[in-house]
Amino acid sequence: MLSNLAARRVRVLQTTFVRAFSGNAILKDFATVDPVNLSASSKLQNLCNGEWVGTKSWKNLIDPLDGKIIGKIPNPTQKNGELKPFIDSLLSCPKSGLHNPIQNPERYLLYGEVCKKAANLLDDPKISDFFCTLMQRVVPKSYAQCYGELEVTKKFLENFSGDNVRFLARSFANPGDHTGQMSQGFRWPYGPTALVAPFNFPIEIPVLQMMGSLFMGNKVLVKVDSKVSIAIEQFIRMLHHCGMPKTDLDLIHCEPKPMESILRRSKPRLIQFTGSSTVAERLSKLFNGKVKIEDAGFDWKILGPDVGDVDYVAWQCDQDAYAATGQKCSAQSILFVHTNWHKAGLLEKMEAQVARRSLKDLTIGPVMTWTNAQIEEHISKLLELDGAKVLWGGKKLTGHSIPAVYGSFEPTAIYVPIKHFTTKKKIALICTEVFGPLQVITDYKLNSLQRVMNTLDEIEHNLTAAVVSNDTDFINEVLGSTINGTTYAGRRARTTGAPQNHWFGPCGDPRGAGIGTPEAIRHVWSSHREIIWDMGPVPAEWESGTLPKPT
Ligand SMILES: NC(=O)c1ccc[n+]([C@@H]2O[C@H](COP(=O)([O-])OP(=O)(O)OC[C@H]3O[C@@H](n4cnc5c(N)ncnc54)[C@H](O)[C@@H]3O)[C@@H](O)[C@H]2O)c1
Repeated sequence: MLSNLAARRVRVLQTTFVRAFSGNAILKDFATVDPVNLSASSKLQNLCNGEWVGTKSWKNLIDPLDGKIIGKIPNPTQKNGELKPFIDSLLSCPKSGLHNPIQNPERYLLYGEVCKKAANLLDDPKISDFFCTLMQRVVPKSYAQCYGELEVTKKFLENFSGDNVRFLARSFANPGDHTGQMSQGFRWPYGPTALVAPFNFPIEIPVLQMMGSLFMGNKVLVKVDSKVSIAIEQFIRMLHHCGMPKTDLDLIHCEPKPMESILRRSKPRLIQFTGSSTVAERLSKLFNGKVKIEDAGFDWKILGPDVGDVDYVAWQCDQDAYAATGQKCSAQSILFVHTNWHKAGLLEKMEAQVARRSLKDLTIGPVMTWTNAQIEEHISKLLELDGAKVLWGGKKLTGHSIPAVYGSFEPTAIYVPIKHFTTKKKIALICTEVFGPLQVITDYKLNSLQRVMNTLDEIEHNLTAAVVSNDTDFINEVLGSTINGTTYAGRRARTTGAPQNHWFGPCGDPRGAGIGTPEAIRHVWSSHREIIWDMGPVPAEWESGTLPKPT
């Protein structure tokens, strides 16, 4: 029973936390919650214009493993006058930002220092343990997944230590038309900005995006899904400890509606949204396109005709489809298998990998935004297609206390014959993102590759993709006709992986955002400004007093 499992997990965490908390003075300086002993008395706070504040009413923070209350989340409302301070705070930021290449450039260096100190703190195993444990309490994924998320965040902070924040705002110059003239291109801040982030990466997504905003000179209002925003609150407290000015960033724990209301009234000059496509489209319309989007992914992997490293490929397929219970925007949603892989037993090897997943170590866990009924309904629709079948999984998890508002489902694969990848209607059904442990598998021969390519062209959301092949002709054929923003190619190709060292984001949408790299930060959080220096002298002819004719 998971109640036993949960108890065992808490015991393990307790040992960890006692070790971390008692031995670490820095943690005592900024942390306001104990990840192991979270309870109804663990109160979160909002940060508005430098002040940590509560609200009149509160919402419960629920343990996704057993439904118990593990915290109280602020619930700011317009009725109680709790939204206006956030609106005023954003409005107080000039559109020229808190710093830019001409004004307050010292702040680029300040952020380099903050990053250095924060990265050093995360190097302390007790502090990283604190954050991993906290994340795991609210998004129950394996410790390795939480650790990986924090490592990416740490490396990102290392990357922007020292002068690298300054280098983000590097400008260029072109010679002008005459002496004294020169044009210089700058990366300029937007001023007041907002960031809306989902539940699945409670630290990595908000930290990489909000720091990007701050680096470029913006003020930012941060809202993370309140199911998990306890983690970013503690991280922001750590950043204050590292010298981040308290008024640069506001944090609001709230429901979507009050956030939308704040955005409508404060009109930030840029919103960066990461989450579902439905909400992305809504915000995009409401704010006239001033939204940079990281939205849903129906991420595909295609195994080419050249078979090899079968164990590795099977392992990677399993990781891509089911790590973090399939709740990565980059999760493998569909796998196109060249029939050559059948002889090598690829599917059997994948099934054997799945059998190693367990609630005990959270290599499978709660599905936070899909219920079992919704998953079952989608599976039934797929199974209505002639020849479709369950390859593995397909059932609810048993023996646990995960509340029914969340899904709890076995890692599942549904086989759908390639003959169905024909009409738009069928492709729309087969290519629907299920944000949970479910993938579609199909197989093809080279003579049906065009059907595969047509399907890929139909997919609306072009986030990640993988072409598993070392055959350059095959790779070029697939890459040349597709557009996914983050695409891996080669025998070791994967769909998941959003590290700090490469671009991660969709392609083919002018509103598309990226995360983490210098290019992503510049692209999302700054805009181009060109200053044309024209200092004279005026030409000698002007001294004769004859004005040229107007034109
Ligand atoms: N492309 C990426 O980098 C990326 C990363 C993670 C998740 N995702 C996508 O996110 C989705 C899963 O997350 P979800 O279903 O919880 O997303 P969601 O869109 O429901 O919520 C995301 C965030 O938006 C907030 N929100 C919702 N409506 C809002 C509104 N009207 N105004 C202001 N804020 C609002 C939520 O409270 C939450 O903080 C999946 O589709 C996944 O693919 C994409």
